[in-house]
Amino acid sequence: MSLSSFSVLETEIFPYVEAHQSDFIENLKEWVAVKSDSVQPDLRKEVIRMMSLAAARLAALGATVNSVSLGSQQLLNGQHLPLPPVVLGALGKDPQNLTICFYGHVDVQPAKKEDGWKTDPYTLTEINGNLYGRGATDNKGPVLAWINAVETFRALKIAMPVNFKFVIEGMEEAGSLGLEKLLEEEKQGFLSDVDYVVISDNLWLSKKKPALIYGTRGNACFSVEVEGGDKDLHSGTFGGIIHEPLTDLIALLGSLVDPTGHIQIPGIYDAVAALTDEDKKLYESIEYDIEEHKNNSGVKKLLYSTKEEILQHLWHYPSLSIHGIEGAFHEPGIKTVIPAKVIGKFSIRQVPNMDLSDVKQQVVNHLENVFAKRNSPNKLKVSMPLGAKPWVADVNDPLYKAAKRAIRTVFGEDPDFIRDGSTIPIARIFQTITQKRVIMFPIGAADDGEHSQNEKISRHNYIEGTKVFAAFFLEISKLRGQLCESSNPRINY
Ligand SMILES: C[C@H](N)C(=O)N[C@@H](Cc1c[nH]cn1)C(=O)O
Ligand SMILES: [Zn+2]
Ligand SMILES: [Zn+2]
Repeated sequence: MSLSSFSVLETEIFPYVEAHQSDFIENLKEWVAVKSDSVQPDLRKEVIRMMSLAAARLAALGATVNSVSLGSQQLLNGQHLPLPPVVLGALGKDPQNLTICFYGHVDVQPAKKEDGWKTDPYTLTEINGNLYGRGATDNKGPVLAWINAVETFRALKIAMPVNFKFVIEGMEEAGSLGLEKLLEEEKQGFLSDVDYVVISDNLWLSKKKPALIYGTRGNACFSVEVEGGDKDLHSGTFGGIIHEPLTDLIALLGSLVDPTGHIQIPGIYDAVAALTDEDKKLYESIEYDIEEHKNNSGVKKLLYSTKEEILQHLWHYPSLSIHGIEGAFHEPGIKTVIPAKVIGKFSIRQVPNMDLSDVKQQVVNHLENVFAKRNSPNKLKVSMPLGAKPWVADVNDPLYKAAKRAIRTVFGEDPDFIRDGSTIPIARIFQTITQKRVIMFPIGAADDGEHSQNEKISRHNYIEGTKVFAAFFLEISKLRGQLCESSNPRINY
């Protein structure tokens, strides 16, 4: 960091951020209060309201804002639901500056107090330096940290070191429906002058040590429907004389993974790239505390016992998770019914070289084979409502080096360079459409509990995260002149 950017940070920017902590936390409180759950159809209005708040916040920064309608989505039951608009914002047009496009999402995973939250999930609550609330870390906190950093430059009347573009969506947790098409349409328009894309999502690998993410897995999400008759039945009257749909479904779901976590679908590992010596070295060099990770998960035992095996199975290999069954009785108490139709949901995280259409075929073949052996007269339907490819970036790019310097300035240490087992469907799509570098710059810590009960971001990470983004803007401004066509990314897996 040059002396002048260091001094503006130390003398003006960091003190401003420190002094405005309470305002920044109030902003997060206002956003967390919106139940912008994109998964449950009856909360779609709240997601749409959240998009208006995000648009208003960008407008207050002085950005030109356009809320682009994406039409509607059709649910499996045929119902049509409006999609929330995507908010496109632009701030600054200085031809001397580089233009960074920041992507974030303001939708959240479902949350109910009864799921085991200690506090109301939609009331941001500070306990011992942690800010608890749904979306605090995934992804409202990081989106606001970026906005706070821009606001700091504005408030201090410091010339913006870069031009900003914003792409804020409300359907990430449901697979970023409609966004790819919009980005494709905006390639020659809104996105045409973008130099870099920054995503701040996911978490560090540790509670204390910052990280930069250069790859995520993709995801193939499946629905398996088993349908018997046209109505639910009394299990005393019909139990024992019919093929029950839920019994079929459980057998199908039970055939997917063995107790060691190995996926049982023939061919599923065929395309997975072999582990290189470079990969192995990388895994060895990463600081990773297995006990800490195990404690964060709340489970007693992991499937693997070494750091290398764990990281390989999170980043390098596919995994299969079963998420739920629609139509099955799940409430407390006893209901002696045989459900007529049940739908199982599972997903397979995708790694480089896997092909989504091959995966779909392998899954369909496997489930049809298992089902055929049951001689059931029920109807089986398998579909893949979402397929997202994995993303990998080049850590040697100057963009990663700039982020590393910003982290050193704020946190006083170098980041881990890590991959992440989860999926941001749009990361790879941004890279493919814009042909520009994409970086994932998380500010949440490993114990933030994304998607879990008691999700939080610490006050420290939220505020230092705001500072690190401000430092990053200044670092990016120094990359002017380092961009050339030949350094464009290529994706060939
Ligand atoms: C990483 C991000 N916060 C996230 O949680 N993304 C979801 C996206 C997804 C994938 N399949 C369906 N939705 C995730 O990784 O589960
Ligand atoms: Zn997220
Ligand atoms: Zn998420």
